[in-house]
Amino acid sequence: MRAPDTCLPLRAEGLRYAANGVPILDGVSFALEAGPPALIIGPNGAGKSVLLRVLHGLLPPTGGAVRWAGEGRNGGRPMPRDAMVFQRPVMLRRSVLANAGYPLKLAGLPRAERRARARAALARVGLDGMADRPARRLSGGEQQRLALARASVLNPEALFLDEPTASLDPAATRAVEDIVSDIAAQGTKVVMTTQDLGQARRMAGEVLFLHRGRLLEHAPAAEFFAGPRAPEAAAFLRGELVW
Ligand SMILES: Nc1ncnc2c1ncn2[C@@H]1O[C@H](COP(=O)(O)OP(=O)(O)OP(=O)(O)O)[C@@H](O)[C@H]1O
Repeated sequence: MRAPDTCLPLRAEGLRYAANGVPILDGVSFALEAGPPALIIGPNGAGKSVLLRVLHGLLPPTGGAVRWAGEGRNGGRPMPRDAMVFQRPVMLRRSVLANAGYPLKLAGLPRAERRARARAALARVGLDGMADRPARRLSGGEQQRLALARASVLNPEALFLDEPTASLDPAATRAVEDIVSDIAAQGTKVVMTTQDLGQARRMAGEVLFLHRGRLLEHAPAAEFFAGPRAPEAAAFLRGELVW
């Protein structure tokens, strides 16, 4: 269960991002409440990755704002707030266990507690038997599971996932989907991009459809897939919209 001082809803207020004068996000506004995963879909180049990076704070918006509920309370934000996992996970040149426990080290937790929590996180993603292996030797699917263990080890309020299964085979993809669903069921708000519409149907509680840097639709998943309102979204679902 979440503490009552949750950081959600997360609000995007008129977000703009431009690179060299070219608009990539063009006035994106929404609010994300606690609940099942939010899937961000749309054609290549729509701005999905840039949106996640702006939400996570990796890119400063050139206009608008990202607002978390309760910001400023008690002189700061509740911790931990959010974490992000990328399409290609970045592994530290250390053991699997050390990678899983790294955020706990940064947070200053004592060593014994770090080990126990990191081991529990590895067990949740089925990597407890590989704790002592060098992380960089793991397969792509195993590395992505480790990245999810590391990103969720501090039980963040929100977890941003940028096409986390893009380079994985079907079995590894399903394993990652199960882990992500489990993380969501524990109360973390998952916000995820994908090019895989089957995956979006399997996982989404709500859908955000992005097209040329604009949010054309934000709807409950069942409603969206039954019949999106935006013509561009309907064309995208039919496989007709490439840009
Ligand atoms: N730092 C940057 N500087 C300039 N252009 C950028 C930068 N980052 C992204 N872009 C451009 O912004 C557009 C949106 O990119 P983004 O990666 O967010 O798209 P996407 O929706 O995630 O696409 P895909 O589905 O192909 O991953 C693209 O045209 C990309 O080339």
